[in-house]
Order: sequence, then C-alpha cells, then structure tokens
Amino acid sequence: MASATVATSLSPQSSASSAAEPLLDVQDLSVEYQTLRGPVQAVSHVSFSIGQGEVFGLAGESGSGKSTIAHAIMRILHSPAVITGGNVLFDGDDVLEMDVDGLEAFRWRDVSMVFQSAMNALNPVLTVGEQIADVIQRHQPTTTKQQAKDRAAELLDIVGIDRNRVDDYPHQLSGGMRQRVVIAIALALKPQLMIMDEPTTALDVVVQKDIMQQIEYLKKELGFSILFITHDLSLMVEFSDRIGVMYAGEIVETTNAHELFNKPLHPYTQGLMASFPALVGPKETLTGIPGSPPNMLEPPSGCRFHPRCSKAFAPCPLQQPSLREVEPGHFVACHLY
Ligand SMILES: Nc1ncnc2c1ncn2[C@@H]1O[C@H](COP(=O)(O)OP(=O)(O)OP(=O)(O)O)[C@@H](O)[C@H]1O
Repeated sequence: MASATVATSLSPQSSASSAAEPLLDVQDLSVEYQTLRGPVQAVSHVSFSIGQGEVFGLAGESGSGKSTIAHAIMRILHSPAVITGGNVLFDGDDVLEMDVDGLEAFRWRDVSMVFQSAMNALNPVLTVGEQIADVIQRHQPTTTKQQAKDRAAELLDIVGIDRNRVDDYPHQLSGGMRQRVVIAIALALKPQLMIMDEPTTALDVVVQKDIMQQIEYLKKELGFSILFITHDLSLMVEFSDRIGVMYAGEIVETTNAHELFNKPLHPYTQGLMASFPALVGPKETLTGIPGSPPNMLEPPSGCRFHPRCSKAFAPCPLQQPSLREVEPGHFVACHLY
C-alpha cells in the first residue's frame, strides 16, 4: 500500500469549483454513428453529474452506449461518430467547445482514462519508467529527466509495484502489473477525474479485486472522482457511490449504489440485477432478461425497453417516459412510477 506521504505529494490539482458544484456535468448528451445504413443513435439525451471524490458507475448491456459516453467526455470520438447535442461541463468549462490546446491540457491533467486493452498498448521497446516519465515531461516540460524518473518510481510504488521495476520492459511484467502501470500513467498528472472503462476485465478475479481495492484506497487518499464502467454489476455496486443504468442509449435509472442493489425500480434494472450473482447471501437462481438489445438504427418507439418488458402496458409503446425523481435522489424513466 502507498504511504500517506507519497499520496499527499500526489493530491489532485486544486479545483476552482465549489463543493456544491459537480466536477463533471453531462447535460442532454446525444451521439450518433453516421453509418451507410443510417444513423445509429448510440447515446440519446443523457444527463448525469459526478461530484468531487465521487465514484459514478455506468451500467448496462453491451452496446447500450457506455463507452461512447466515455469517449465523448474525453473528446476522442472519431468518424463516423458525431455529437449531435448536449454539453459536457468540467469544472464549469464546456469540454465540447475546447480548442486543441485546451484539450491537450484537459486530457491527462484534468481527466485521465484507463481502459481494458490499455495494458496491451504499452510500448514494448520502452521501459515502464520511461513511459510514465514521458507523460510527465510532455505535460510538464520543466521537469528534468531524473525528476520524471523519480516520479515514475514513486508512482509505481503507489500502484503497488516495487519501484525497482522502473527499468523493466512491459513483457517482464504480468498482465495485472501492466494494468497497474497504466493506472500509474493515468495518475501521473494528478487528474481530478479518472474514467475507467472495464479497467480490470481482462484480469483474473483475485487480481481484479486487488487492483480495485487499491484504486479505492488511492481515491480516498488523493480525492479524485471516477467514472466507472464495467459489465460486472457486483463489482460496480461494491465500488460505486451512485450508478446510472443505461438501456439502448438512454439512462433509465439513477440512484445510489446501495438503493439500486436493494430496491431497483426500473424493470430493466430489476432484470439486470437478477442476472448477476450476489456477492453475499443465499444462492439464488439467475433469471436474466428475455430477448436481445434493439437495433439502434431503428430503436423501438416509446420506452425503448417495452418489447422486452414483462410489465409493459398501454402507454409504453406510445410515449417515451422521462427520467423523474420518484424518491429523493432516485430517478427512474418508467410509466409504472
Ligand atoms: N464505429 C461505430 N460505427 C457504428 N456503430 C457503432 C460504432 N461504435 C459503436 N457503435 C454502436 O453504438 C452503440 C453503443 O456502443 P458502445 O460501444 O458505446 O456501447 P457499450 O455499452 O460501451 O458496449 P460494450 O459494453 O460492449 O463496450 C452500439 O449500438 C454500437 O453498435
């Protein structure tokens, strides 16, 4: 585990926003992929916010639009993806309006990203220390080579790798260690927000748990916020403060993790919960959700989930339900409520 002194030297850069303002505010975001067969409406009118030090999880089946949102926030979407509406405010600044210089500073320094295949994207001919130092020197040109290398060793320590491995090449490290190096790179510029898109999916469960616990510890020490995307709902409930559930490009339910686990309201969330084994408690039969996600070239009318919903009734195919607060802090888009 990292020492408190090391952690203090890595505290995130000071933020101009007040505690009451969210760090990240995604407002009415829509993204489509303009394909030869027509527009794929990958993300439709999605809104959520993440507070300072908060972990916000995005859950949902494959293809529901989670990664598209992450890439839109980082402004790394490319053709045929087009952001067709909305705003992404980071500390009050609109990310979608940033120019090249603004984006260069925003990426890594304000927000960094760890994704599933990142550990395989490390450069095989550079040592891990050189790769961490490279990010530091690129963004902080006054840092000397030796200072950057010392920081790289410190960062390895922080993510649970012996600092003596700083001169190792990626192939000399296990998959779990390589993913820790990626996390060290993501931490290098003390970002205020880390986007983690399936950060541990390629690793075995023991390593996965170990890394997530380390991230949780670092988050508490350093105070950064996390947007957490994973298919593993048990892991998500365990590590998130609040969760947004996505279905076919829309957020259908948002509440705190505990409430979502104990009292899911949307029939889709209920199905999602019933298709995952609980971490604790008696063994239960997993039921799953009948049918498959819709073709996003032609999403269903009304509530997009209605063709698969056992509780669908008259208004569901006709009217799109809006996301409404049905209990304090608990939002759901469903005609049942
Ligand atoms: N390059 C592309 N061209 C056309 N459609 C795309 C492209 N990339 C993604 N899509 C579509 O956009 C929708 C959202 O995809 P996205 O990858 O964001 O979902 P996801 O929830 O992150 O899925 P997963 O969990 O499998 O990563 C899907 O319908 C997908 O087929």
